[in-house]
Amino acid sequence: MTFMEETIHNSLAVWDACLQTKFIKEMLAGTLPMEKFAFYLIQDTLYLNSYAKVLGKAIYLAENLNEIQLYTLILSFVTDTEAKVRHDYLHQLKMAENILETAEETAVNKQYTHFLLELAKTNDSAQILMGILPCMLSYAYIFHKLAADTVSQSPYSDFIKGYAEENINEEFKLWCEFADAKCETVNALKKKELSAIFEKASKFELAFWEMAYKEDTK
Ligand SMILES: Cc1ncc(CO)c(N)n1
Repeated sequence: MTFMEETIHNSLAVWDACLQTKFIKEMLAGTLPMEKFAFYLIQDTLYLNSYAKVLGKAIYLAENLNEIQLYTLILSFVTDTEAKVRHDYLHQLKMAENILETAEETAVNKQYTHFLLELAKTNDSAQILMGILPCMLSYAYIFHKLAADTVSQSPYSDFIKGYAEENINEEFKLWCEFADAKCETVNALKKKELSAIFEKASKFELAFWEMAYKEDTK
């Protein structure tokens, strides 16, 4: 197994647990209460703010334009697609325009963003990459599975389909190859450390779905 195959293998149980959360199950069935979805959209927009900044540090540390282009692809997806989708939903739900300015991160959200922002203080691009990847790879994994089962009359079907692009498998592969190239040459101890960062971020993903359902601010 390559480094990334092994790393993903170690987090797969956590990603599968995300699929079993009430939030995701009810989102798929279309029965998720709209207030919970709005709560998620607000928290996630706050999260994406920090995530984008961490991508900024990854770009700063990039070794060449090819790497910069890869990170820019995620960054523009975050700012132009994800943030816009969230903003449009909140507008449709008639949430006040200033809700995002006044909302605060929940404790779980803060722990996750703090973890990422602290990682971004290092100058170790492999560590930062391992913190960044579970966000996008777990969403690709989860939403690809959901898209196959979503019912078109669900109010969440467009949201789900937005994450399940046709070329998702190729992008997934591309990122794994990139991460393998970056991490394959380091020693076993360092690999363990990098894998642990990936697993920790995956666990934060699970905690985020659970927090969103409970609307848990603590
Ligand atoms: C918490 C979280 N993880 C991953 C993604 C995917 O970008 C997201 N929007 N939010």
